[in-house]
Amino acid sequence: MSLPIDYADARRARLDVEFYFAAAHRLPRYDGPCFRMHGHNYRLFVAVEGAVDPASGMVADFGRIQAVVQEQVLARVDHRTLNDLLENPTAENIARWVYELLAPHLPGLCEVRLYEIPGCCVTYRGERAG
Ligand SMILES: Nc1nc2c(c(=O)[nH]1)N=C([C@H](O)[C@H](O)COP(=O)(O)OP(=O)(O)OP(=O)(O)O)CN2
Ligand SMILES: [Zn+2]
Repeated sequence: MSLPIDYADARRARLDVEFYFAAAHRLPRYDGPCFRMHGHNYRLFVAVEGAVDPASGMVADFGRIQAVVQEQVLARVDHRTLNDLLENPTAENIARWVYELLAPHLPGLCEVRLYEIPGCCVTYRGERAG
């Protein structure tokens, strides 16, 4: 027997959409090998949160999120040199830059998570320090 759910009693949910891009960078203020030009296969998660619309059953269309990230971010970074876009392209600074590019186009954007190497990621939520 199926459990009756009143979908008009809307709930919040969070969508996480995964992307990959390859890019080169160097860290101009780093005392170590990352000072030199090198590359990464970056793994990017974009999170959107909001109310589940009772009519569509969705917070947002996954396809719309994919299209916006492709247009606003991947088209700018994939197989590019990140130093042409950012003066100091650390994972932290790239994540913030991605968030700010997406925010005007993705209502409910709440988090950007960027893996630079397997096992090491930065999570950015637009919060101020201090
Ligand atoms: N907090 C941060 N730490 C580091 C960042 C960063 O953006 N934020 N970036 C780097 C470098 O970009 C570096 O390329 C990271 O790689 P590394 O630690 O050297 O790991 P690799 O897998 O590339 O190294 P191997 O030498 O192949 O093991 C460093 N830290
Ligand atoms: Zn690096």
